[in-house]
Amino acid sequence: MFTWLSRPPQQSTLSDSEQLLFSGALRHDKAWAQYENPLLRVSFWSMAKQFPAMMASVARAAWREDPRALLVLLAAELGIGLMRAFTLVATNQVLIAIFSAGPTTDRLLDAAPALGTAAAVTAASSMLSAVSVAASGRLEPKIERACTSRYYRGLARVELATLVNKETQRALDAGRYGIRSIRSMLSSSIQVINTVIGLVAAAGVLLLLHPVLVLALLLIAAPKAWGAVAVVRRNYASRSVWLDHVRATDMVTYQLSRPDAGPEVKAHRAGELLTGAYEDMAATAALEKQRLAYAEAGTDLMASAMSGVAALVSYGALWALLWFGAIPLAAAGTAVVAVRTSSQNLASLVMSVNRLYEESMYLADLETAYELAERNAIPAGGLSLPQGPVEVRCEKVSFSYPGAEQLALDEVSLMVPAGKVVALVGENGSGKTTLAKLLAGLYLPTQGQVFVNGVDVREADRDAVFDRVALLCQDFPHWPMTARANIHIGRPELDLDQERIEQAAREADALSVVDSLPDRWESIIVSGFERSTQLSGGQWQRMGSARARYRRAPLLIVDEPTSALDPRAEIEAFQALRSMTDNGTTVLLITHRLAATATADLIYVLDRGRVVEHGSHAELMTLTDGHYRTLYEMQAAQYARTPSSPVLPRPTPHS
Ligand SMILES: Nc1ncnc2c1ncn2[C@@H]1O[C@H](COP(=O)(O)OP(=O)(O)OP(=O)(O)O)[C@@H](O)[C@H]1O
Repeated sequence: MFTWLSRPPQQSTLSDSEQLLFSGALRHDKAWAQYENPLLRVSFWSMAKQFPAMMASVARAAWREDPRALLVLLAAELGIGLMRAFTLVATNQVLIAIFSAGPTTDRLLDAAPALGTAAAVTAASSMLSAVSVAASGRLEPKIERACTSRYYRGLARVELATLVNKETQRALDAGRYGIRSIRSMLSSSIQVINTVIGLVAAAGVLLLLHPVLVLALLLIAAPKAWGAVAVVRRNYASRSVWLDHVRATDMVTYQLSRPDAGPEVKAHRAGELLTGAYEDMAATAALEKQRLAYAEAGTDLMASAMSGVAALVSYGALWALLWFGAIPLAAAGTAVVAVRTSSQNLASLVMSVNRLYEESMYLADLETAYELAERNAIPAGGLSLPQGPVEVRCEKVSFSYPGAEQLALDEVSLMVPAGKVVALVGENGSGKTTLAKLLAGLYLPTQGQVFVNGVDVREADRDAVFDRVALLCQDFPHWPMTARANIHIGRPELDLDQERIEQAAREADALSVVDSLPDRWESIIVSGFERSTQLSGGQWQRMGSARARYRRAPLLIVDEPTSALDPRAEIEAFQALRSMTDNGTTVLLITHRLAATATADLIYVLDRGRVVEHGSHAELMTLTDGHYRTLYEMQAAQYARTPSSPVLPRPTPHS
């Protein structure tokens, strides 16, 4: 019977557009997606069993942050529950006085003390509520702040290899949703405690009046509880079905307002496909929503009917108790009041437990993220590094990315002498960026050793290694901050130093970029904000270069630093890099512009993760059929080519 009420939600029908654009439903590849509809997979009882553990985890966090506020909060809630019991007892006393024999005025006078008690109890309850609100208001932000900052500090310290590992990255990312849950966990927990105490108080008073009255309470409450669970589950089902469509329509319509999609939206008429897809998906989603709404209405009706029948049975039992004189009329009146308030309490209890359960899953993710971040944190402390210019050496270094089958670096040995320009050259995917990150101490080798000033990076104080490195990565961050902050973030531990910022900008040829901005140093250089403006690719590259220079580190690692620069700026940038060695800076340069590597002191050529050649430009050019020479000549030939020249062959791969 009623199997249609408990069957799982139907999969939504895919619109033709979703099939065409996404080859199915557009589901997120995100850790939180698995929690979209937790209530669909769990029963009310399995949730109830986990309830103590959930409460304990919130209580632990609260105890850590402010034990006093927690104790005040619990005491206030307990007091509120007791006041509920007193209210029922006072109500009973009032009813006894009113239903007793005698003149009305005498009965009212008899009821007066109990009425006074009820009023005093209500006043006390209001005061305790205020105390509870104040204590939780004090506790909530403290818990949230402490848990959130622990999470972000953990992320900031975690090894880069953990971040690039898809699995651990997902787990760390999932923690983000946990920090949002902390606040609601606390308020839901308080609500649960509050209603449980209220229910226990009501049941206790009813038990004193007559044990059968407790049974009546349970009878009415049970279908209400079932109804509330069923409705909540239905709502989740509706939301989860709706989510796929919302996501798909959002994705499609978002493109219409994006400037970079604009040219194709207009010229290729992609806009027509997108708006048509929206209409198609919206129609399917509306049908699905309607179907679920009907189902929800059915559930509601069934819950109300069952509750009505239960109420009839309970009130019948009450009537029988009165008929046979088992309870006085006043007790029956108190029972009716208790049952009505308790069933309302119960409905809110179910809602709070549901919410608590969902939030606790997110909180469990946060615990996992903490644990993961702490286990994979970059160790603090270690061997200190000798001061002065930096020399980096690696011996038989192999490295593979987490989960990758192939080695990104295979037994690489090289030397980056202090105060020299060393270039890493090779085709796409040959391992240059990976090698640079190992030399900077960002990744630890899977095998082999990296030495910075003679100290093995594994044993070195990694903070000291990072302190000596300035990076300009290929995909360096475009911080959504002011132009000033975008440079200052290169050495954030220093007090903001405008002179040093301007000097770095001058050296990187970025001063003219800042001068052209409407709010100069105060301009936010990512669009979409007040005072914001969009920089061109080349302008960004100069800002990134200024940031790296502002760091004033003895080892500068630059990965394709000129890919977006115009020819004049590019030549100047390479000359500036060269001149940095004058003050002892070691420069590690990764570039495909081989004209620039010609002036490097030393060139390492990588091919499929191995060093296949090394030497100066002149030495490498003497190698007939050498890898470097082939690449260099191919590039040089580009400029000598006339339209009728044949396409150049690819270089022969080296093993
Ligand atoms: N985060 C990562 N996870 C897994 N594999 C990666 C990751 N980053 C790079 N790789 C792989 O490691 C290999 C070397 O990549 P790397 O970026 O070091 O090459 P590169 O020589 O710098 O290439 P390019 O000239 O295109 O910048 C490639 O096969 C690449 O697919």
